[in-house]
Amino acid sequence: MPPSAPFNPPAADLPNKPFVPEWVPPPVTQQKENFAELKSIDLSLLDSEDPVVVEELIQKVKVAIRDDGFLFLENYGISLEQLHRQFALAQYLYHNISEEEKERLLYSPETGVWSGYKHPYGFKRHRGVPDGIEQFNWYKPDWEDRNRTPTCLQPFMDEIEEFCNYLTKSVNRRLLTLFSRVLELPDDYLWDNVQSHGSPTGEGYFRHALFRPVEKSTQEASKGLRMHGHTDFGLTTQLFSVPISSLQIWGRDEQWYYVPYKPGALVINIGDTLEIVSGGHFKATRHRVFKPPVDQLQSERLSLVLFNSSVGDLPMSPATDSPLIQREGYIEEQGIFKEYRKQMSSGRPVPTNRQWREIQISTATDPTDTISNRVGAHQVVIDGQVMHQREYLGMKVVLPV
Ligand SMILES: O=C(O)CCC(=O)C(=O)O
Ligand SMILES: [Fe+2]
Repeated sequence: MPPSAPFNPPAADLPNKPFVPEWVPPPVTQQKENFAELKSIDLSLLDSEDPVVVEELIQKVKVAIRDDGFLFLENYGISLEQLHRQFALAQYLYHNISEEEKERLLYSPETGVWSGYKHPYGFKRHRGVPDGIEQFNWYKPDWEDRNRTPTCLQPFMDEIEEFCNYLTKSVNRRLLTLFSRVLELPDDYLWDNVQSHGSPTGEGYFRHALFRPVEKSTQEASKGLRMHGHTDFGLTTQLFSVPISSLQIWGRDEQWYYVPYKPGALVINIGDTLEIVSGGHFKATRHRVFKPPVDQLQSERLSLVLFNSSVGDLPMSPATDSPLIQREGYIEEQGIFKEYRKQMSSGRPVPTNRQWREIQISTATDPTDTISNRVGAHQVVIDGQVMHQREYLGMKVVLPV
């Protein structure tokens, strides 16, 4: 395989582009917290001429997705400086978007997509309890029609679009090559058959998120949660490691761990679709967003995320051609794959990838929702532990709070 070309973005200093102040990473926490020890994958090794190096890489990926369902990716082709420019653009958005545009571009999650602007008052179109989270999400129609993106970002959409193209068409494609090889399938199996195409983010979406500090009343109502424990519903999620510690993952020892800051690294989440495609060999990453350590409580947290979605019309199903699955069978000890199997054996229809993502977006609840977040409503006690339990299209999703 030829070495992959590094990211080569459009120029930032064109005459039509206003000055964008630099993004300065805030200081990391000095608190002693539980941090996850995650395996880091050097993606450039995939281009190695030495088959032994490549084989070791595949084995490392195999272990990481089995043990943590989560990995750091380094040397994937985007420099720290190029990445900081993208954070600067996100920062610029939240400093310059007007109130009129927040209203005009307001999202409608009840339609099953997050497209547009999310106000900092919960995950519904109408304003609820303040949650301090603002987002802007680009889906296919938002890439195609500049009127659907904030005016202040329009001069920079060439850079943002190329960044997303690189993340999906280069980084995610190489990542899916690694995953295809773990499944012992042809290199482009997941890219050709499962990944959606047709815009910089396919049927998925790119997000600029800003988490602002919250009032005491919000923190009390949500018990410090900023986003519920969840798994992403798609194929893979590409997040960037950020200095404000808030993202947590659920360890095999059933405890939450903060994801440490590794400058420039990409954090990869495995989504529900990929758990099902892999017959349960890959575990969807259980994660949440929690309040940061005390010395970062008053800091703003920017997060850039690209959600890769699978082809919407396909029913969720395992890649039965995989020699790994044929040899070792399914792994259904827990999680969405187990639910999928139950759904199949009961004869009920399994959701398509699109139905699966849209039902979760349209019915999302807030961590501040003290009516839903109670045992007897959306919570259950299992083996003495409070879990969040929802049912979507007949499939039960049980996750740590
Ligand atoms: O901002 C983050 O670090 C994670 C956000 C997240 O998990 C999500 O939006 O699905
Ligand atoms: Fe997530």
